[in-house]
Amino acid sequence: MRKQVNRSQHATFLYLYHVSNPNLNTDISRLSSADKEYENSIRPTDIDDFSGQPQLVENLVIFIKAAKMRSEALDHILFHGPPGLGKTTLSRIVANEMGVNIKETSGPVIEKPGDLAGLLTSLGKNDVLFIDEIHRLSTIVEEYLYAAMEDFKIDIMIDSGPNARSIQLSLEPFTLVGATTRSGLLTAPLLSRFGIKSRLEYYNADTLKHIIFRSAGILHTKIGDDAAHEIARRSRGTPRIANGLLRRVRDFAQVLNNGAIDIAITKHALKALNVDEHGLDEMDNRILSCIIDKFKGGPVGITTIATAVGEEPGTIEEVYEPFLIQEGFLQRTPRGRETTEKAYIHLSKQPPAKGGQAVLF
Ligand SMILES: Nc1ncnc2c1ncn2[C@@H]1O[C@H](COP(=O)(O)OP(=O)(O)OP(=O)(O)O)[C@@H](O)[C@H]1O
Ligand SMILES: [Mg+2]
Repeated sequence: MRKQVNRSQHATFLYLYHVSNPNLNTDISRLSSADKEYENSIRPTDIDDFSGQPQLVENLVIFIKAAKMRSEALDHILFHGPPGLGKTTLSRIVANEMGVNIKETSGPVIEKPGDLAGLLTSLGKNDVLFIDEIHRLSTIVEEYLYAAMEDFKIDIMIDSGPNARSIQLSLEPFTLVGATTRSGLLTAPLLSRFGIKSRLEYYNADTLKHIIFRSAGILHTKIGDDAAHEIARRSRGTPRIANGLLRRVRDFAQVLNNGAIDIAITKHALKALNVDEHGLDEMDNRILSCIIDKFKGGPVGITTIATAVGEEPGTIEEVYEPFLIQEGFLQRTPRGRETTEKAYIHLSKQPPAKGGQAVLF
């Protein structure tokens, strides 16, 4: 940014710089309550406002229309995919488009079958029960859910001691919407009870740009086309990160540029926030550096990588790896994971020559 800044602007800049977390991308996926409030304020509520995921949306529209025409509950749905891609958003949109109420809970919160029974019996006809992090349901609660999903019936225990007996209770037809970043952890019986299973994919830069423009409109902020593109391409294919970066760049623009988000202030802010050129987050870069530095670029098994970076193998496989593969930094081979030349260049490291010798630039 070539613009001159005065002393007080500089002080505010330093403040913004220090309160901003250097690992912004990683932190955006762990939300504070202020972040949640911000997310909710810009979260689309109608299917028409939801950008991207064309095939998934097209199918959902059909299923919703069909269920409404028959006045039936929509089939149970599982949304799975990496964090921040729109699973919660879509769950609420489904209830909204169906014109029914939604009750929201999450896997670890439902401790015992009684908690689940309480939720299920409070649902009205065709309502949605949204269970976030559904892979974290306890086995006993999960098994209890089967009959509810299949026959809209549950067994409840009444009385205790020698008089204890179980009675069967009929439920109103409902739709269970489950969301998970770790579909690999779901058991086969639970998976088979979802009639609709949809995987959310990373967004391309054009779609993210569209989302950024929409969010900027809600925030009454002006943003240039090239600025929106710059944020979009550095957002790891993720709307949550795009919206989070927009919010931080807006702070810089407000203090240093009279509120206008142009390309210069955007580049300046992203640099100050340590946002990676390709939008990779701290863990992405750690995985790549680890494979290059400790395993000569691979091939190396997922469990070995996971131990080396201190993360679960399943999380690496389902949350981090898909983006790195999609963007061409990593490849899967029958013998394990290998970094590509693009990864070496990105990390300013020397790629090995085809014969095993280092290439001289
Ligand atoms: N397709 C989209 N169009 C517009 N905004 C979106 C879209 N998808 C997600 N967002 C925005 O991104 C933010 C994160 O979305 P959401 O909370 O639905 O993600 P998630 O998949 O549920 O994440 P997590 O796995 O962490 O629960 C929300 O503020 C939402 O407004
Ligand atoms: Mg969510």
